[in-house]
Amino acid sequence: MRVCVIGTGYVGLVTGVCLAHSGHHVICIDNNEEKVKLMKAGQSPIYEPGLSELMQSSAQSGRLEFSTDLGAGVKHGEILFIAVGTPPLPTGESDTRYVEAVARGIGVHLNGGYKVIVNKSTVPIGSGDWVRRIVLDGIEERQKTLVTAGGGGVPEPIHADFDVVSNPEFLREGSAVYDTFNPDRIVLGSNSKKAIAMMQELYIPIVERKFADDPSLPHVPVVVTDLSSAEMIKYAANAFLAVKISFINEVANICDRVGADVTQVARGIGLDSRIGSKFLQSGIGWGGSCFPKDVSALIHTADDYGFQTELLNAAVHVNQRQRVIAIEKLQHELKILKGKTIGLLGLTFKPDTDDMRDAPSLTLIEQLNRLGAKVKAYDPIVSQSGLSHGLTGVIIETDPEMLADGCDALVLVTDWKEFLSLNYEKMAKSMFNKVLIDGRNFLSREALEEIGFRYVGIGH
Ligand SMILES: NC(=O)c1ccc[n+]([C@@H]2O[C@H](COP(=O)([O-])OP(=O)(O)OC[C@H]3O[C@@H](n4cnc5c(N)ncnc54)[C@H](O)[C@@H]3O)[C@@H](O)[C@H]2O)c1
Ligand SMILES: O=c1ccn([C@@H]2O[C@H](COP(=O)(O)OP(=O)(O)O[C@H]3O[C@H](CO)[C@@H](O)[C@H](O)[C@H]3O)[C@@H](O)[C@H]2O)c(=O)[nH]1
Repeated sequence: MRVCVIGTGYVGLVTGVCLAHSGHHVICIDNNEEKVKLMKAGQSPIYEPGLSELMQSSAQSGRLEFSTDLGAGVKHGEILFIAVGTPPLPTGESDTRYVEAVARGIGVHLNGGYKVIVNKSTVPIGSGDWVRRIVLDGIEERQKTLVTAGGGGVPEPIHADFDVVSNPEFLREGSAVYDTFNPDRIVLGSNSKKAIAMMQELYIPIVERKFADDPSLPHVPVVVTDLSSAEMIKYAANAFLAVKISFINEVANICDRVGADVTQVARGIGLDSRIGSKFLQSGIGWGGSCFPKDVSALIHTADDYGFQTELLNAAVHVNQRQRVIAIEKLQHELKILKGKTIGLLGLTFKPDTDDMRDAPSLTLIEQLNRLGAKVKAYDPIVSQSGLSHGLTGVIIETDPEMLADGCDALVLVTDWKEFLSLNYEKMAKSMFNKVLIDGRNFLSREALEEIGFRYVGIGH
C-alpha cells in the first residue's frame, strides 16, 4: 500500500521504516530540513537499536523516501499518518498545534481518491472528530484560493473523500523496532468500515508476525473501537503503567523502613498472574517523553469535565517525591551536600535511547545544584555525542573512571547494561567517599560492598 508518515520523531520514523520493511511504499515527511537531509543521506536522527540498518535496507529497496514536501506526501499516500509531537503545555494539557498544522496542511493538499487519515500521535480524547474538521477547513481554504486565482469565476469543487482513524502507538523507546514487529495488540478506532478495512490490510504482515521474533505465536489481536475509545486506550494504558510503578515505589519506601527487600517483594507479587511481573522495577521514578505528559493530559481532560482524579494525582505526587529520593539518601550518607562532588551514572531517561525529555537526571542535577553540590555525569550516549544536549549545571565526563575521580558519591540514574561491568574497583580508588546510590536497584550489592563501597538501593 502507499503510505505517507508526517513527522519523523521516534514514532513516525520507526512506523515509516517498519511499514516500508513490511513491503509498503512509504514517504516520510518532516518540516525540519536538516533532519530530512540527514535521513536522505541514510542516517537516523535518533538513536534506536536496529533502526539505522532497517532504514538503509528499505531506502535501498526503493520503498522508503524522505521529503519536506507535504503536498507530495499527501498525493502519494492512500494512508496518511499524523505522527508529530504533542508536548505538554505548562497547564498539563496537550499542545496540539503541530497536529492542527498537519491536519490543515493535509486538507489544503487533499484531492482525488479516498484517503485514510490516521492519528498516530497521542492526542486528547475527541481529537479524531476535531482533526476531521481541521482537514475540512484546509479544503475550504484551498477552495477559496482557487476562487481568487480563477479571477472570480466558479472553480470546480474540490473532490476529497476521507475518513479519520485513531491508531495509538505503544512502542517503547530503546526497543521501538522490536515493539513494532512484536506488538501485544493493534488498536484501530473509527466509525468507517472502509477505513478500518484498509488499516487491517496495512497491518497484515505485522498481525501475521512476519517479522516477529517468534513467528509461531498466534496472530496479533486487533482491537477495533470507536474513535474516542481508541484515544482513551492510549491514555489509560500509560496511566496504568505509571500507577503501577508509583505503587512499587511506594512499597519500596515502606521496605526501606521495615527492612524488607522490594526486589524480592516485586518477584513475589509479580508471579501472581493477576498482577504480572512487568513494570515493578522500583527506582528514582518514571520519566521520559510520554508518562509524565500523558498522565497530566488525562488528569487535565478529567478536570475539563468537572471530574477530580484521585488515583492519578497520587501517582504523580508519589513520583515527584521519588524523583528526589536519591538526594535524601545522599544527605543521609554525606550529611551536607554543599561543596561535595556527585557523579551521575547515566543521564537519559532510560537505557538504549538518547532521549532526555523529562529524564529523572534533570531533577537530580537541578536539586544538587540548588544544594551547592558539584555535579558530574557519564552517559554512554550523551558523553559519546560530544553535545551538551542543552544541559547546564553538570560536567559531562567522557568515561566512567574520569567521572569517579574526586567524587563523594556516585548515583546510578539509568540502568545502561554497560554499567554492570564497569571497573568499580579502579573507580573506588579515586573517590573521596566510596558511596554508591543505586537508583535502579541494578548493581550487585555484594560485589560492590566487597570492594569497599557503601551500597544504598531503593527499598533494597
Ligand atoms: N516517543 C515515544 O516513545 C512515543 C510512543 C508512543 C506514542 N508517542 C506519541 O507519538 C507522537 C510523536 O512523538 P515523538 O516522540 O515521535 O515526537 P518527536 O517530538 O520526537 O518528533 C516529532 C516530529 O514531528 C516533526 N514535525 C512537527 N511539526 C511538523 C509539521 N508541521 N510537518 C511535518 N513534521 C513536523 C518534528 O520536526 C519532529 O521530527 C506524540 O504524540 C507522542 O506522545 C510517542
Ligand atoms: O518497572 C519500571 C518500568 C519503567 N520505569 C520507568 O518508567 C519510564 C518509562 O519507561 P518505558 O515505559 O519503558 O519507556 P517509554 O519509552 O517512555 O514507553 C512508555 O511510553 C510510550 C509513549 O506513550 C508508550 O508507547 C509505551 O508503551 C510506554 O511503555 C522510565 O523512566 C523508566 O525508567 C520504572 O521506573 N520501572
